[in-house]
Amino acid sequence: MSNQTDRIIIFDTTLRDGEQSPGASLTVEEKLTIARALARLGVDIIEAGFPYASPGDFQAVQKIAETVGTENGPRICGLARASTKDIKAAGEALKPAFKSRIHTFIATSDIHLKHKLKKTRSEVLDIVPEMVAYAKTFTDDIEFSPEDAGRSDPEFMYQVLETAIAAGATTVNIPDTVGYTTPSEFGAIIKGIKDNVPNIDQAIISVHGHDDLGLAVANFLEAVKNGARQLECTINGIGERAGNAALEELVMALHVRRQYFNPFLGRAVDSTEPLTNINTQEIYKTSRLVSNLTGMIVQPNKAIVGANAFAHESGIHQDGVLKNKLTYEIMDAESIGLTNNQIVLGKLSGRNAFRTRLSELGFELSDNDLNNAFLRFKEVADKKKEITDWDLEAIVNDEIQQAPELFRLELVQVSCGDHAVSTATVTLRNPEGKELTDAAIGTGPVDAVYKAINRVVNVPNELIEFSVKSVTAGIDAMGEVTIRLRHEGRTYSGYAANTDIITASARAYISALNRLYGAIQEQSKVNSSEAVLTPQG
Ligand SMILES: CC(=O)SCCNC(=O)CCNC(=O)[C@H](O)C(C)(C)COP(=O)(O)OP(=O)(O)OC[C@H]1O[C@@H](n2cnc3c(N)ncnc32)[C@H](O)[C@@H]1OP(=O)(O)O
Ligand SMILES: CC(C)C(=O)C(=O)O
Ligand SMILES: [Mg+2]
Repeated sequence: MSNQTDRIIIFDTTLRDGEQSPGASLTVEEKLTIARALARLGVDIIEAGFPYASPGDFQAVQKIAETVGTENGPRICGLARASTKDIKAAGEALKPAFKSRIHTFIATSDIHLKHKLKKTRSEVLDIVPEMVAYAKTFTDDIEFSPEDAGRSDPEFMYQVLETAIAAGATTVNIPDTVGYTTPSEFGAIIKGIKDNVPNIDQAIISVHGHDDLGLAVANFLEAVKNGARQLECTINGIGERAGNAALEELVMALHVRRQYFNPFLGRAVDSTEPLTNINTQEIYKTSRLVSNLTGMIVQPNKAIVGANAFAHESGIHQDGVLKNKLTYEIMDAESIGLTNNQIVLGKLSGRNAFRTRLSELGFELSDNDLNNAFLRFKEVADKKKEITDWDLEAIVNDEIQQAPELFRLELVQVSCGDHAVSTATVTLRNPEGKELTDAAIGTGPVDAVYKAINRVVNVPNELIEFSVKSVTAGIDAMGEVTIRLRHEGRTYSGYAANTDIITASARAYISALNRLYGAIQEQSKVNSSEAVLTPQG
């Protein structure tokens, strides 16, 4: 195999490294929804999880392998340490996939060897071929990563890579695990590998990097210039600590600047061939989906997918854009799937028009979800004159995100004002189907609602983030609420959208509490001990 592919391979790790973002934990169903969106986006490989890490991760990888890893779908990958039990779990979880990959890794930097693995270089050199060969008994497609490559002694890393390739690794991935290198250094590392690993032509060179110094995307682009042909990235750049290289930034840089990058791929400068298999028009909605499901809000000034990425505020810019968009725009908003926020549907629209518009927006809902979303749409349409694509997206994201529904909001009522004590009454249906009502006072209406809900649910938690955002402009705009809770060091997110922000706040809180409550139940099943919490009633 040559390490020159004619396109850059996009390896998406939103569901593995992305999920390592504090608080971004996803249910199996949510992972499946994201995996389907990634397949529509056209990623070549989905790293679906770390099957040995937990039964939930195993199940998610298995489900994605079965339902998304079909003949025409992407390759599905599972991560494993260089250990037989991890590799076996990955091999088993990936079995249903038409095309699978095991990604095994072990650190090569002296810092990691000495302080974390407590192993010598020669021990690592023995483990690598043994584990790659073992992984090969499950699938032909093996990726090997020398973790913390960015701080590893190059000579030792070359030896490790040569050994991995000789044992059957088909991709060697070079991680800048702690986001330490600069673009020219990272480019030189890739060049060094090409020049010094004798059998490197038998493997694809891949890169993986973190954004601790905000350099991950720049590092990857330099790596492409020096021979890297696979990029490991995540939607919205989510991931461990400061996150991973952002898929949308890499893809659009390669797309917009393809004439600059073409020669590095051995093409004519003026070739118009795309550099990746990504359907760029799916970028925006995939970004929104991942943000909503993980609770990781995209900053407004974020490149490509931020709310301001295509907005022009100042007069001179607006004047220029009105005269010719080329003055201040290097890409079309449409190229990432941002429609013109046109009015699409109203309260007299039927199910067929609703389904058709959702499918144009890229949503594939089950009949049940579609029916529920349609009812919500009608409710919103009664209150709001204009239903835009953004409203539809918020309604659908709200609908598909309420699972698992353990507690359900039946009623929320508040009384507040500048001369009143904020008071809230809530009625919830508990997991056993019983209706429970309670009331509380608070510093404001949302605080009162949350206190009343806490009195019913009775799960200790700390609210660490609460954000309200309007979906569109206008007094009748839908409000989106994203919240995060902390319980015993873990974070749980919740999202909801409604024309009434108090209702949205209550639903978002319950959605996060349901995640937290579900996790506690899972844990108590694992410990096979008595339920640790007793909800009221
Ligand atoms: C750079 C990255 O992103 S790596 C991927 C990170 N992802 C995760 O960690 C997923 C979530 N992790 C987990 O659920 C757990 O850590 C597990 C299930 C993987 C392991 O749990 P435990 O067995 O309890 O081990 P623990 O997490 O405490 O420590 C990790 C162990 O793996 C060892 N280890 C770390 N990396 C590797 C590797 N690549 N190959 C082999 N062993 C490794 C460590 O040295 C340590 O071993 P020790 O216990 O003998 O000191
Ligand atoms: C598992 C490896 C590739 C990783 O995530 C890292 O080094 O950052
Ligand atoms: Mg990583």
